[in-house]
Amino acid sequence: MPHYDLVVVGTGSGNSILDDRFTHLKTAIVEKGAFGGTCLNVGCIPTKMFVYTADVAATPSHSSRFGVDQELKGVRWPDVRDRIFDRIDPISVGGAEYRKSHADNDHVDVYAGEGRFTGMKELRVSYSDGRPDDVLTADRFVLAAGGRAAVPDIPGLAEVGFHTSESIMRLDVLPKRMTILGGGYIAAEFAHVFASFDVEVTVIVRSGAMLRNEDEDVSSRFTELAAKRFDVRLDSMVVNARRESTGIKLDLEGPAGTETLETDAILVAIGRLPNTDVLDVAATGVTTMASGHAIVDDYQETVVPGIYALGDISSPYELKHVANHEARVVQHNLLHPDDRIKADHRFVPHAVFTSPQIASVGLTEQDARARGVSYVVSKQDYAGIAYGWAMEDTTGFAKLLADPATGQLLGAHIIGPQASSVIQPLIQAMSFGLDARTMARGQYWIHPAMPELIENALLNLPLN
Ligand SMILES: Cc1cc2nc3c(=O)[nH]c(=O)nc-3n(C[C@H](O)[C@H](O)[C@H](O)COP(=O)(O)OP(=O)(O)OC[C@H]3O[C@@H](n4cnc5c(N)ncnc54)[C@H](O)[C@@H]3O)c2cc1C
Ligand SMILES: NC(=O)c1ccc[n+]([C@@H]2O[C@H](COP(=O)([O-])OP(=O)(O)OC[C@H]3O[C@@H](n4cnc5c(N)ncnc54)[C@H](O)[C@@H]3O)[C@@H](O)[C@H]2O)c1
Repeated sequence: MPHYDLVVVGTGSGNSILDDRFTHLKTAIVEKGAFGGTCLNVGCIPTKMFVYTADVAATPSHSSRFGVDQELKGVRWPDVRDRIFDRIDPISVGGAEYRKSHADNDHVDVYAGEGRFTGMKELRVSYSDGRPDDVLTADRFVLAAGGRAAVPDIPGLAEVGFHTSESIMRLDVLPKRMTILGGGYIAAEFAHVFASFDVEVTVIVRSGAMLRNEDEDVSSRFTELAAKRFDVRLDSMVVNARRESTGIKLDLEGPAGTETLETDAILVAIGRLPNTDVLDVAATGVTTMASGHAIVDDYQETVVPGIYALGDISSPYELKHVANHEARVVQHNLLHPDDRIKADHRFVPHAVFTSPQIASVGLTEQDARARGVSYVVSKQDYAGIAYGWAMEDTTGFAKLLADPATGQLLGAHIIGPQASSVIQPLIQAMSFGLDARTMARGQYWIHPAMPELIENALLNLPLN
């Protein structure tokens, strides 16, 4: 039974830990799937490459308001798909090769199999090709095994077949009609992608709004805009699926009672489950929350000394920049056990790369109300700034919440063009404690650039 100083399970953000400061440690890395994890292979990176392509494809649909008449002649799906994966797949293969064969990694053994704990700090690795299992023990473990798509228990769904974000980007042909179950990030991003490629998209949302975790004004604006592009069914659940000669029939229970929809492909996007169960972390004493996420302390250490966890397996945020931040914390704490650092989750931003883009950091207005936090609020429309005129934007806005006593920003929410970039100075201000007035008037804002949206939103805050 090989014994290691360190075993890392998962090659997403976990893989980034092993740099040249770890050569003194006999290390193993265990990966059951494609090297590089979710973000590189089936997550952030390919989806954003599809979203950018979708933005290009959607341009003719709104160019005429600039006096420019364009027509979308067609989308060559195999070329769209292959441009993206011909770029990404070699990165994953190269990453695996580097760990397996490069002299930098002489101290690292790669186990290309599925790990499962069988006892305290004992991990069994099994292989799909029937090779005998390996059993590894180690002084320290890093659990970086991420999560997987949740699948609802709908009668007939498995029989008719469905996609998750793992498979939908590698379709052989574009379907004519696609039904997406869920109204969150993945639904919002893929609905934009496939609708831009001329697929008829239906979105089935269990609650009364899409992206309902966003600030209420952003969620309702997005839901209103989404309903103009997709067939959005709110307060609805699919209760049965079956295949017939003309397509897949889905029985839907919603405000109009029970009705039947027909579709050609289903994308399930109802959230993700952390892989603590598959990894059986309980067998090594690691505890989990009700959501299944591994419980860690401020140092990213689980209740078992020497077992750290990071990213989607332990973080309810389930975002790549959070997984990367936590990987840097774990890396430091493994190297400096007597001088450990804490993870910083104070101001975790996110963006939804749909159309229009959405970005957010800090408290939503409904959060602030529910927590009894005192706040003032301001809004600035894109339509009220010069660059918004240039873009003919009529629906986007920035919304800010601030502490009336100190002027410190409590939350920022943007829906509109380039929201994911426009929000960055607000994240910086919140992270470094810059108050709204100083931020607005203590620097130049390039005229007439998009960040004037932020300058005006800051100035609109009713602060003394
Ligand atoms: C469609 C999609 C789009 C996304 N877009 C964004 C985005 O735009 N921005 C953003 O910030 N985040 C995005 N995310 C979230 C982001 O991808 C994740 O938060 C991030 O990849 C998590 O990294 P991780 O290292 O924790 O896990 P992962 O990257 O999932 O890595 C875990 C690895 O562990 C392996 N593994 C699992 N179980 C075992 C086992 N038992 N044994 C061995 N190996 C195992 C898996 O195969 C995987 O390679 C997206 C996610 C999805 C699904
Ligand atoms: N741009 C990004 O950063 C990005 C993009 C994609 C995914 N992600 C990450 O991946 C995670 C997963 O994305 P997602 O869209 O699957 O999850 P999500 O949590 O964003 O949305 C899930 C949706 O499914 C609904 N739902 C939950 N259970 C359901 C059920 N049983 N039946 C019907 N509907 C149900 C929820 O109400 C919600 O609308 C996200 O939470 C996010 O952290 C991030």
